[in-house]
Amino acid sequence: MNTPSRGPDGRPLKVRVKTARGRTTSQQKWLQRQLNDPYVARARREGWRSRAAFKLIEIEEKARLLKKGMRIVDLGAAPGGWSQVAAQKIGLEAGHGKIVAIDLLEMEAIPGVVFAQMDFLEPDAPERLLALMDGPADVVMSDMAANATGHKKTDHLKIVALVELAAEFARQVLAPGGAFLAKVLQGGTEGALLADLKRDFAQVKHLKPAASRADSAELYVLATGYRGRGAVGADEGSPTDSPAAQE
Ligand SMILES: C[S@@+](CC[C@H](N)C(=O)[O-])C[C@H]1O[C@@H](n2cnc3c(N)ncnc32)[C@H](O)[C@@H]1O
Repeated sequence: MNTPSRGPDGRPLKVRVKTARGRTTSQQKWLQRQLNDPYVARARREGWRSRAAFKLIEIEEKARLLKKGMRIVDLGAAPGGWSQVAAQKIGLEAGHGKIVAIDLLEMEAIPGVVFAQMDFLEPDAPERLLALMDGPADVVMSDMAANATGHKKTDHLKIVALVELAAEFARQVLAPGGAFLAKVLQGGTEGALLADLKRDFAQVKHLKPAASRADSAELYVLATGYRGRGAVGADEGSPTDSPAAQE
């Protein structure tokens, strides 16, 4: 959509979308938010596929996670903002590192990124992903979000289920020293999941990047320094070969 984002005086335009009766539906509210969102405009200007790219950029500014040559799994990758950011950081176009990305939806190709359209909740998804990785990963990142039902408790449970599965997958594929980054909802990494992450990783913290809307319960959990419990591929290459292990 080609909507001017600034008025003649150069100030950002506020766009209001209303029904004929003057009411605003939730779809219209979403559209209104998109049109007024500076990150959406900036993503379009700078060539990022999604405003989500800025969340990873901001997390990266704080955490310095991604390094040249790393091997990365991107879960819930479409339309591809995070993969674009990661590809730049690890030097993928110059032949360094590896990114395997999956999503329920199709994703337009990103040079060098191995993409598979699949449901992470399918029983064979972790196995298929492990085959695509063909060796241990340095970072498993998940921006997966199940479609919101509007029912707070249900949405919360759905996202917790996705994070728990993603964390379990991370334990299988990460090289010692590796990191796990995942979207959760406020209060979403309590109890067993948080305890498990603390046991298996040297450091666990929560981050709320500025690009994550202040009115959303979205939050990211970042677990670094994987201790290597049951990591696959530990004998497929020395852990010290991995950029994550060279911190
Ligand atoms: C917020 S978007 C990801 C945005 C992406 N990180 C980017 O930078 O462009 C969340 C994605 O998770 C995907 N997703 C949700 N549940 C999934 C599942 N079970 N398996 C695979 N992908 C899933 C959705 O299809 C959606 O594309």
